[in-house]
Amino acid sequence: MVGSKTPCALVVMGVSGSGKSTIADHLAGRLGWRYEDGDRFHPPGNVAKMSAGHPLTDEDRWPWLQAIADEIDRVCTSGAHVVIACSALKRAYRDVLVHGRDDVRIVFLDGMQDLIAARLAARKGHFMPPGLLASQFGTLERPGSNERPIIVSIDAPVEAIVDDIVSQLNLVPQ
Ligand SMILES: Nc1ncnc2c1ncn2[C@@H]1O[C@H](COP(=O)(O)OP(=O)(O)OP(=O)(O)O)[C@@H](O)[C@H]1O
Ligand SMILES: O=C(O)[C@H](O)[C@@H](O)[C@H](O)[C@H](O)CO
Repeated sequence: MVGSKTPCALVVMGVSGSGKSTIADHLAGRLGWRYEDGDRFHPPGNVAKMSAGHPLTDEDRWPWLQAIADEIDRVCTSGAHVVIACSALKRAYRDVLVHGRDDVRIVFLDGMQDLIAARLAARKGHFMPPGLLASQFGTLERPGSNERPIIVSIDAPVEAIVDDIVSQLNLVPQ
C-alpha cells in the first residue's frame, strides 16, 4: 500500500487522564520529532481555575488554542515536526488547531471513563483534579470521520498504543 504524506504536526487529544502527555512524548521519541505539552500554552488564569476545581469555558480556551495553532504554524513553516498533547475536546477547538491544514492530523485517545478515573486517582503531582473528569466527558465531541482522525484504544500498554498510531499513520519512508 502507498504510504501517507508525512504530517508536520500530530495533535494527541482526549480527556484529562486519557494519556495525552504520556503517549505524545513516547510517540515523538519513536518518530524522532519534538514533543510539546499543550498545557504550556495556557494563560496562568486557566491553570489556576482548573486547579481550583472549575472547568474552563470556551472563552477561557480560545486564546490557549490560538497560541497552540500559532506554534503549529511556526513548526510547520520551519520544516520541523511536532507531536502536541492537547485535549481539543470539541470540533470547534480542533478546527482552530487544524485550520484547514492537511499536514496536521488528529490522534484521539479513546477510553472508558472508569479506566481513566482509575489512572487519574493513581496519578501524583498534577494540577488537574480528578473531579473534573465528568465535565471533560460532558464536553467531549468525538472526532468525526471527516476529520480523518487516528483513533486508538488506551486500554493497552503505552508502547502498544504508539505501535497502533504509527501503523495507522502509514508514513512514507523518508
Ligand atoms: N497506556 C497506559 N497504561 C497505563 N497507564 C497509563 C497509560 N497511559 C497513561 N498512563 C498513566 O495515566 C495517567 C494519565 O496519563 P497522562 O498524564 O499522560 O494523561 P493526560 O491526558 O496528559 O492528562 P492531563 O490532560 O490531565 O494532563 C498517568 O499517571 C500515566 O502514567
Ligand atoms: O480543555 C481543558 O479542559 C483543559 O485543557 C484540560 O484538558 C487540561 O489542559 C488538561 O487536561 C490538564 O492537563
